[in-house]
Amino acid sequence: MPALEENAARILPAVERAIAELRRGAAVIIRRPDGQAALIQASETASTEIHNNLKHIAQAEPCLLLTARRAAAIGIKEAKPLITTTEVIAFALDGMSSEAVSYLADPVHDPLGINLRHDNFLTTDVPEILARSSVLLTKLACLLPAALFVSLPDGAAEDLSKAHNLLTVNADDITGYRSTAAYSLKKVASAQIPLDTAENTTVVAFRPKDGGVEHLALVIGDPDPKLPVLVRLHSECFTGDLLGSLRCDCGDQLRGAIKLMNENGGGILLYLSQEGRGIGLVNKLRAYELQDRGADTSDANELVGFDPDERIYVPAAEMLRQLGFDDVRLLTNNPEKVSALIQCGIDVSQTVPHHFPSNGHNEFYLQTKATRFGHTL
Ligand SMILES: Nc1nc2c(ncn2[C@@H]2O[C@H](COP(=O)(O)OP(=O)(O)OP(=O)(O)O)[C@@H](O)[C@H]2O)c(=O)[nH]1
Ligand SMILES: [Zn+2]
Repeated sequence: MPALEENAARILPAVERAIAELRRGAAVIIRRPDGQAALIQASETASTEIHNNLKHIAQAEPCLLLTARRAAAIGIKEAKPLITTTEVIAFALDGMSSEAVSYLADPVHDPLGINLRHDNFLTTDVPEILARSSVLLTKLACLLPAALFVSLPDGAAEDLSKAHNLLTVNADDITGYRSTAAYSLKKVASAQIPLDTAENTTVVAFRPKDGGVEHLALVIGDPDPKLPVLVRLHSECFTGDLLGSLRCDCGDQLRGAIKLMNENGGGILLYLSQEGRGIGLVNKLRAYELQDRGADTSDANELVGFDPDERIYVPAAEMLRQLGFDDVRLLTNNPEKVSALIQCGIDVSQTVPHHFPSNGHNEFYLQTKATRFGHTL
């Protein structure tokens, strides 16, 4: 079996099982090849009972891992973090109630009432890679990016796993999950779907062989692979694409791209499973709540604890290659998409702007994309 397939066969199921465990509120063991290990739980699904259970299993008080963005959002950026990474900060819980702990991670509640002292910062070591991969796993699970975390003594992981039937996952597998999933995408189904604005459309579904999220390619007309093809990378937006939400411009951009491709010799629209710029629908709804309180779309992501944009375009490049297209005219206002595709080895011979007039609700959102994300106007 080639190395990539062998890796994918190990990494994808292992990480997906861990994602499912976190989503159902279970604890998971994360380990490194050098034997370092920790017991973690997603803070979003942790109740008092679960928190106590974690303490009982590990025989130690867990700490809370937050992204540095979330820590800054709750006003603790001036304190010196123990972990010297810009991404994840660990806090001792100091006997805090689990309700208070969950408020620290949850942007919709006001954490200001919680007395967070500077000595809440940990004074013992938290292995950095374990901490980072713990938070990454909560992100992959589309939960709030925060975890309860307790380091395990050398050699304890295996016994604990057996005694409490806990899943163990490698930290490096979590780190490699997204690119492994992208490189192992395969065409799994294809069907003609006549659309009202493009009758000659084929929808091709891609999925990693060993599990993982599906992405779609809409092949509109019969584009010639020998010529630069008109391509749109469209990230999923349930609210805009399906419900016709006026908060964003996604619905217009989706339907507009299909129509344009149909009228201009065909094209390929990749419908990418990265809802909410990669934070998931539930977290996007949380970000909307913060936007209703005054934050812009970039700051709102950070208040939830994410980067303003968490998307990757490796799956898009892989799908284009498999469809036989490596030279594109990219329909976008977003320079990040252009550079990301080029980095993945796709030629972008032209950038075609894709603007729609504001609809009376999305003016500030469109402005923010220009001022904060560098979108062309
Ligand atoms: N987190 C978050 N995501 C949003 C918000 N509004 C829209 N989105 C998501 O943003 C993504 C839409 O981005 P795209 O239209 O693909 O790309 P873009 O970055 O706007 O660039 P263009 O190619 O110029 O359209 C979708 O995944 C939407 O769900 C928001 O306020 N918060
Ligand atoms: Zn949208």
